[in-house]
Amino acid sequence: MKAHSSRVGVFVRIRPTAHFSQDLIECLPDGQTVNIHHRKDSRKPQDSRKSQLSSWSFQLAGILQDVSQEELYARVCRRVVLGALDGYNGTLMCFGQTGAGKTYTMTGSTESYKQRGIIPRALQEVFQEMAKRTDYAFSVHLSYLEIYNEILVDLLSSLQDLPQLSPRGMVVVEEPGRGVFIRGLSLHPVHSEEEALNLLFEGEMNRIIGSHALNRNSSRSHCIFTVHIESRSRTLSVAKYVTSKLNLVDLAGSERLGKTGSEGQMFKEAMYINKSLSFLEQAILALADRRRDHVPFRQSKLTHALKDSLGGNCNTVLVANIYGEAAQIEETLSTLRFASRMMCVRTNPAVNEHMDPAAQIKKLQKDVHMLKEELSFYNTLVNRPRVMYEPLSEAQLAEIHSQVQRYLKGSLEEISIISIRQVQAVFAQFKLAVQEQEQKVKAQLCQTFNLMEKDQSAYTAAIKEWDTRGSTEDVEALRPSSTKANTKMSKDKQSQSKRQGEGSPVSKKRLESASKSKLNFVQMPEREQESQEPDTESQDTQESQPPGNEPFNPDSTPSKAEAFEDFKVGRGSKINRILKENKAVLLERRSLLRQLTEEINDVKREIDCTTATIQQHLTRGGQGQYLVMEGEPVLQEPDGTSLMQLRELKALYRQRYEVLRDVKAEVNYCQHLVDQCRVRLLSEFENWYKKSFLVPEEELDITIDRTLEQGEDNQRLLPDNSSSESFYNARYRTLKRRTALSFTPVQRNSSARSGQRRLPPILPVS
Ligand SMILES: Nc1ncnc2c1ncn2[C@@H]1O[C@H](COP(=O)(O)OP(=O)(O)OP(=O)(O)O)[C@@H](O)[C@H]1O
Repeated sequence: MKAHSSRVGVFVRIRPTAHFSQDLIECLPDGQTVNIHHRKDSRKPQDSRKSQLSSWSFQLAGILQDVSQEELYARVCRRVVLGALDGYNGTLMCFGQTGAGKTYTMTGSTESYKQRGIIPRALQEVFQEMAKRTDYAFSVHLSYLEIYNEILVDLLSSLQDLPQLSPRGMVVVEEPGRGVFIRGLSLHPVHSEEEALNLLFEGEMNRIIGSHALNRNSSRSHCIFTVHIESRSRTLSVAKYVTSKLNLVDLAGSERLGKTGSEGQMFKEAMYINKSLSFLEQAILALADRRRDHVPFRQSKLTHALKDSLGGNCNTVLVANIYGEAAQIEETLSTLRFASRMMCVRTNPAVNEHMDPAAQIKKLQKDVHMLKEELSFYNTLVNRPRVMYEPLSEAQLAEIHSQVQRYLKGSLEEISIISIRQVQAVFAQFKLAVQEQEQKVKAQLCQTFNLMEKDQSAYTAAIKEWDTRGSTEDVEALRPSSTKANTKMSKDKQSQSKRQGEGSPVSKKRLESASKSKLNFVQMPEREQESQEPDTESQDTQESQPPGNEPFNPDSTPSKAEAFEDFKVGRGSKINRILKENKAVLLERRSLLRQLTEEINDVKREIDCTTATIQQHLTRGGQGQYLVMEGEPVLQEPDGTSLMQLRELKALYRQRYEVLRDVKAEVNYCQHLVDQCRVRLLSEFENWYKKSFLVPEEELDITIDRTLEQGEDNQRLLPDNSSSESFYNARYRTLKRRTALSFTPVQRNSSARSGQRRLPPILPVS
């Protein structure tokens, strides 16, 4: 319940006297202010210089002068007592000088009903009010604690049948949810005002007897009479209930040691009282100061026992009892100072609400039962009698399992759903089935690929491919070409021709897919064009190649040359075919280039010849002269025929030269494509070989060189050193750059590597 902030209610009660000092104690008509006028050294009136009059004004909740016990209860206590019945903790406390009327106020006369004090009136009120509140069941327990010289005394222990605890056996403790309480202090259930009063008086009696027996003054102790109330609603079937504690505290007298002149036992008592009241005051000061986090409650038994009764969630009221006589003015002043400090303490009263777990369970069970009945009624109305709401039995779960299995196999068309529980169980069965299937496939894959823990990537790739295919039956088809290649290669040693014709199953697949795909004649296919980026290329390669890996075994590993041959007809057939096609085009272009070059050179020779003839004719200067050329007399025409011929020849030369230049550019480009295809073929072969046979690096270098030596057309594509990887990288980068430069002529000595005929040099035109 929401707490609301309030102040501690502080009232001053002036003990009736025939010698009330009106000069010193001035009660203002507002009923809340009392002014004290005090001559500091009033005991020495002869010293007029020292006897200065000082005044203090105290603003309190109420000044109670000449008020009856009844009025005091009504004005001060009723609200707190009724609050306790609503679940608020309450504390009513009397503080003041010895004999100022604390016990009179708190307990009153035990002989006169009219003079009875707060406690009997509170008990009466509690039981009367309980009788009125018929909707609630109350239970009331009482305890009566005395604190004497820091010793806890149970004033009602005599009523217990249990073995009496020693005073030192009681201890102030705090527990979460229960707050502060005295462990060992007896709690007595009471069902009527009378029973309660019996206990009060019993306690009073014990207090007096105890003080006699122990030779101590009964007024030299603090007493805390506590009414414990618990209230539960009779009408509302809720598990909530409220509890409260009503503490009625009669504090020991608060006079100064020096004033009483006490000695011995009395001195000791006074010392304890002063100490505990001083700690009480410190606690009050700390409570009043909102900036302070720590309140020193544990300094004394009194403050510790009153920890949750002074501030906190409690309705707290203090009655400060004072004398009205001038002789007690200093003690009165001291009491009022304490009272005004107490006025500063703020509290946040809140109902102590609890949940009864047993009642809560009962309530929930009842709710469930009712809801089931409601559902059953509803199902009857909508003609659904088979619905069940209980947890599924073993037999029912087995039936669901069977249904799901039949559904997955296809022998059951649908699973009829009749309850949420059943839906959950069906889903659980599906989940189980998927997990089982996964395990099965995993085991199958492990068996197929001989996977080891360290080779997670191969497994992931296998799973990926399996997912793509979506069927466990395809697992066999996923067998790596390496595995099959191994098998096949061993077979190939017996049947070479068969290998050439058929290839491995995977190779066949690849060939089929390659034949289906659109091939560009001279240009690299789109993928190859893009494959200038090595990553794209390798990704593509990985996607299309089988994922299986086998641990490297030199004995079972085919030679690089064998593997390369197999690769060209299988896995690398596509790129190999493109390479071949590009090479054919290159040869054709080279041939054309050669032809053109020869043509041009012929034209050049003709030009030279014609030029020479014209020059001779011009030198002799005659007309119709004959020149002997190649043994034949040739008439030299003096007209412009030779000049015309020369002009035509030169034009032809230029025209053929233009064509030749274009063809040469084409040859260069074709050469570039052929190189690219070669690098690609070898690069893919290396990847495939590495993945298929897990060849160690050093082994790979040797095998690569060997393979390349035995490569296609016995061409030496790579230099004879072992740094093939570096070479491939450099070559690849160069190709990229060359592609970017497009038709730019490249100076290369291709004949040294390709074995092609050297192109004839083109003769310059003068
Ligand atoms: N308001 C009052 N009306 C009538 N009598 C009173 C009143 N206040 C106190 N008395 C009387 O004064 C006497 C001392 O009062 P009381 O014992 O209550 O003082 P006290 O403060 O409890 O002292 P102590 O600290 O010694 O217990 C008692 O005889 C009591 O009847």
